Amino acid sequence: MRRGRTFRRRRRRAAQPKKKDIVTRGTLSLDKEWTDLRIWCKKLGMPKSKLGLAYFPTTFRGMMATKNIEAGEDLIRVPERLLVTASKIRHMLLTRPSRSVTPNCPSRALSEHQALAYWIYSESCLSDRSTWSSYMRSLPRDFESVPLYVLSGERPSNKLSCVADVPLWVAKHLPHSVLQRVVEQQRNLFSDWTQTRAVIGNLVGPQLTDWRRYVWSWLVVGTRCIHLGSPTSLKSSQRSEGLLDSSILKPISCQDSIALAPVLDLLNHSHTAEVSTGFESTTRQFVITTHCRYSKGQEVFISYGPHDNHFMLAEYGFVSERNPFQILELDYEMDAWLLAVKSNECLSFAKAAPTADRIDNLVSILKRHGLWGDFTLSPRDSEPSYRVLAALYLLLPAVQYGEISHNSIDRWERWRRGENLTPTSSNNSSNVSDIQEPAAQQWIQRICGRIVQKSDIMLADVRKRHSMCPQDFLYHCLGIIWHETNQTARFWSTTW
Ligand SMILES: C[S@@+](CC[C@H](N)C(=O)[O-])C[C@H]1O[C@@H](n2cnc3c(N)ncnc32)[C@H](O)[C@@H]1O
Repeated sequence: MRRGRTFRRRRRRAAQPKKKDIVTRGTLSLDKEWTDLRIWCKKLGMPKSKLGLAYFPTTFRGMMATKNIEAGEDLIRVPERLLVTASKIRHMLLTRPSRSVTPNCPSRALSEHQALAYWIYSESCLSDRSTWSSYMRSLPRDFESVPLYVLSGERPSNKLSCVADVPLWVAKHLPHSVLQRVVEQQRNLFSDWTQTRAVIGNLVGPQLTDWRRYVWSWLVVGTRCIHLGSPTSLKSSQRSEGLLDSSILKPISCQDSIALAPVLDLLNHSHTAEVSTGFESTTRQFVITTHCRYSKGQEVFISYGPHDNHFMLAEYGFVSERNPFQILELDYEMDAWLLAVKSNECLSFAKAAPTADRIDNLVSILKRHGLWGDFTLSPRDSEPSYRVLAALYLLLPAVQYGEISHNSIDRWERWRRGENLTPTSSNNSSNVSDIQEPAAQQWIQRICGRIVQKSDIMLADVRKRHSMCPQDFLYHCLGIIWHETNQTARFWSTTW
């Protein structure tokens, strides 16, 4: 049934998170590690702020306002000398003596992520002898809620390790898009390990020998780095939706695009946070200014960017409840459907199955127009995304009638160009959307019905596991993800 505009507007509004939902209060930390870090940062020129380390019921360790903070105030200022960048590390490595007379891999061959991960690795090997030990002690001890950390195995490998009970269970209960991302992360992790070993092997100093320590170091960089952008002054910088992945910081060297920033990296994410960021060339400090007001005792947030929960879980090991960027991804379902169509498993739906070549031709048309993949349904929209419609309007006629007529491709091209055909025209000039909308609706409802069934099973499994290990944050996150998937799929299996 198609609902009216008022219904759709109300539903969209109801899905928007309310700012007061995000307010949390916590307990200020009296940890010696935090006191040491503050004293060390102050010695290196970090100005006093109104932030204190604290523990919160839902976001755990984060930063609390120790006094009221007004909109427009600076949250934190990090001096240049406290920002760790690849160019600083490469410079430091250049001063290290080489083991061989003719080093074949210069340190500048290291990517930024590789250089920073190696720096974290070697500083952690030095333990208390590190001049950065106050910072090193502020880093998380593990990343138990980051799927890659659980699945990366005990030995170097470019494949995930799913043999033990917990990794096997986690791999089976991750949504496809998260698992795919983790597979790619593992490949990058292994290639960074291999390349860094080749470069560092030539130099005197700590060598990469401990895979688990490297996985940890690599994730420190992945979860805590800020992205640097083109030089901006604070005055001209724009409000930033995202900190950890938006263009915000004047590069220390123009080759740098990311940096580690002590204390700043203790700020948690909220999608309601509004900040401006930039490098003040006069003071040589990186500054974050808030545009929200915080009262004393409240958790202070920044935004890591407009990400959905699948991305958040894979990259950062947490999810946001009531995430406004939440979507239902159908890429896996689209692939599985086409595979079934190509192997004649969909004959009940099709009058005559199209050949695999014909389907591949249509997929290549979509690819040519940049419309292949990223097929999403949003719980806030009243229509499927344009990419879902584009794929279905092109593919469904071929699957229904077993062949590709020039008319249907022509109609699709005209729809894609936004040409509206009059309903009174002859059959050949009807809009593809008028003809294909019922079939597209049927397809979406059928696929979403299957996702509902699958997510019901996943949710029951995850809840059972979480009840046995209530401290395990990964199970909590998986519960939220499968619940959201279930709700969105349930909605689309009956609406539109
Ligand atoms: C840059 S650090 C922020 C400080 C971090 N909480 C700490 O204790 O070091 C990013 C990490 O913080 C955690 N985090 C950030 N925002 C969060 C949130 N809203 N809820 C739960 N965990 C969050 C995630 O583990 C993420 O990988």
